[in-house]
Amino acid sequence: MTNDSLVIGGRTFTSRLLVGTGKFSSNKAMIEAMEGSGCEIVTVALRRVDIENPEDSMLSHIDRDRYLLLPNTSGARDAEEAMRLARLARAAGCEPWVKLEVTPDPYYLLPDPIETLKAARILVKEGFTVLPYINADPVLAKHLQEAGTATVMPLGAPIGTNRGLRTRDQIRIIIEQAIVPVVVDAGLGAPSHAAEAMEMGADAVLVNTALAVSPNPGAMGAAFKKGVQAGREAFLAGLGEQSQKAQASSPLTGFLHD
Ligand SMILES: CC(=O)[C@@H](O)[C@H](O)COP(=O)(O)O
Repeated sequence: MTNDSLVIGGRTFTSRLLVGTGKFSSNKAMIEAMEGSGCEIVTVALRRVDIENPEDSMLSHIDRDRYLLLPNTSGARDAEEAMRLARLARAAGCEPWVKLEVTPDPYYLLPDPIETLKAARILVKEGFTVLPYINADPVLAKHLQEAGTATVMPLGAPIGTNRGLRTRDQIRIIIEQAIVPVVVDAGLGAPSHAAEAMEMGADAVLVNTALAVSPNPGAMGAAFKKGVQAGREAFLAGLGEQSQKAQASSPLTGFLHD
C-alpha cells in the first residue's frame, strides 16, 4: 500500500503501531518487540527513567534516530503532576511531545477526564504536541480536539488487561467525529484486537502489555504489525455491511454490476 501515512503533530509516520516500553523482562526483549513491530514511536514512562541521563539503563538502548521517544506521564494523579513531568522531559532535551496520562485510581488506572482536559489545554498553549489518553468518551474527545491536541487516545479496555475492544461502540463515535488521528490505546491483548480497531477506522493503536508478557516479544510485535496492517487494508478496501438475515452468496441473478 502506498501513500497511506499517518500524520501526527505535523510529522509523518509509516507505521500505525505505537509501542510502550514497560514491563519487559529485559531491555533485549523490549528492543526485539520494537523491531518486530516495525513501530516508529515508542512511549516511555517518565517516572521510570532518568530522562536527564543519556546513560539511563533503559533509554540508552533506544535508538533515537530510529524511534520517536514519546514521554508519557504515567503515574501522574492530577494535572499539576502531569504538567510537571512533561516540562521536565522538555527541559531535559526531549521533543515537546507528551502522551498525557492522568490516572488517580491505582486499581483500574482509568484516566481523569477533568484533570486531563485541564493539563491538555495548558500544555498545548505551552507548545507541546499533546496525545491524551482518555476513556472512550466522545464528548471529552471533542473538547480535547478543540483544545488543540494532536490525537485522542481512547482506551479499548483498562491498561494491562488484554481484554480487547470493550469500548467498541464509543470508539466508533469518536472515530466518526474525529478531526485528529484516533489512536486506540490500552487493553489490546491480541493482534485480532488491533485489527478490529483498525477495521473500524482507527488511525493507529498503542500496545505494551501484550508484547511485554509474551514469551517471544519479537514475534508478538511482528504479529501485531500484521494485525494492524490487515485491519487498515480492510478498512480502506471497505467492509461489507452486517445484517441479521442470511443473504445467499451465490444469487441466481448475474453480477451485481452487469
Ligand atoms: C505504555 C502505555 O502508554 C500504557 O499506559 C498503555 O496504555 C498501554 O496499555 P497496554 O499495556 O494495555 O497495552
